[in-house]
Amino acid sequence: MKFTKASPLKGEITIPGDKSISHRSVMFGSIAKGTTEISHFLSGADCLSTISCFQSMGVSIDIKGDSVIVEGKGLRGLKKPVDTLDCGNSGTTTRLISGILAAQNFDVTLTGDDSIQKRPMKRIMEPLSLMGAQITSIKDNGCAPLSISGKKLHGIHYTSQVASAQIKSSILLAGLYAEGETTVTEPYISRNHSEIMLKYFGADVKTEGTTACIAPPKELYGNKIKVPGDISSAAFFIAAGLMIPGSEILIRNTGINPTRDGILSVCRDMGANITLLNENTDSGEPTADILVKYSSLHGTTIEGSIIPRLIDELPMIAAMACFAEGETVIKDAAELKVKESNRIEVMVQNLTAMGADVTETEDGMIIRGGRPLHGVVIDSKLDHRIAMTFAVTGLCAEGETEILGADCVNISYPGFYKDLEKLGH
Ligand SMILES: O=C(O)C1=C[C@@H](OP(=O)(O)O)[C@@H](O)[C@H](O)C1
Ligand SMILES: C=C(OP(=O)(O)O)C(=O)O
Repeated sequence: MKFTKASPLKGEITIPGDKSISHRSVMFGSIAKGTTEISHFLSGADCLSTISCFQSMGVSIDIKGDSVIVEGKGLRGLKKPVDTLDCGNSGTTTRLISGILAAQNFDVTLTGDDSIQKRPMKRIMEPLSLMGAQITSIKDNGCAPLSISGKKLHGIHYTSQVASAQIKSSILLAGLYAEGETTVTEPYISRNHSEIMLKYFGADVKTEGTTACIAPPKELYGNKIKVPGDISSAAFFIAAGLMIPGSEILIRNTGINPTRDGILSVCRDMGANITLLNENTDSGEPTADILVKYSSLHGTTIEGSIIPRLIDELPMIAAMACFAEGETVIKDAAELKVKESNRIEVMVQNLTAMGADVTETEDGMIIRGGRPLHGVVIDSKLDHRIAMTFAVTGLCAEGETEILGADCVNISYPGFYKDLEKLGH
């Protein structure tokens, strides 16, 4: 896929459903009693991996376009799958499902693609084991494939070293089945979609500061879920609108949960003209239309508690910082190294190849903006966020930018290139 300098992007766009909320709607719907009707579901490859895992455990899940109907089996109704569960490219599927599987009355093996088999799983194996789970890394390298034998669990109070919604959710899901209360404290608050949806499905979840606590319910009860647009996908259009002179884009019905809206704060800190319209709430999740107008940007520092609120947007923010005046510093973002690719290394290498002034640091990068960028061939490393980041960056660079492995956008945003084209590129 090739990109050249774009004329202004103008118009309206509706972003596909939030990936985190789509995963959870299927998982929680599967272990709830009754029917869960999901609208604006994200039919990206990651969420389809979650669907296929639960279908393999006997759950009837019907997909019609972006509407999904899950016939829940109740907390104790999953069946032992015949084969190994395949989590594909999805860290969220692997880590969250492990919390549920740890408490079932069967054994199971789960794995995923080459990237998933390199991502750290000790971070969930350790707390789940403390709860009484039997979970091992088959190659003894702390990664998938994982073997899980369902056990009787007991609640713990776990203090996580990392602010990660996947760790927190995995433990809270195991906590649904554990004897006594389960509490997770993290250094900074991470996305709280599990807490919101579990409560919406009838669970007793309490949160205070960076601590979430769950007491085991008798059952969860299925409900209607309207999935908001994914702010992590909207990020590419927010950035494109700010970076391409003359652009004006209205991004409809996007999730703006305060644990996810770090990109809006950072853009505003950089001088962006962004307005929120039609603020609303869908299934307990705040939403808004986001109006973005081209703006002249300046550098900023991104560190500490805001990092988990924009973790998946950092590649796009780093590229955007190349078009801002002055220095942008990204710190406390070592988690980027253990995503689908090492996103610090990949961003620094590719931005440097395009002519940017970027320095890699241990837990982030320093970007000195203002240099013109030129197109190069970008290896996406099959990382969807990297492919989309450089598609947008290519629209602002001199010459041609070619993305290798461009189809990997299907993981989180199957219609991405078409949507970009619709706005005038
Ligand atoms: O819980 C979730 O849905 C997610 C949490 C984040 O991962 P970590 O919890 O590993 O930070 C994020 O990067 C991922 O895209 C989705
Ligand atoms: C890191 C991501 O997802 P996951 O951890 O679910 O693979 C992502 O979507 O950027």
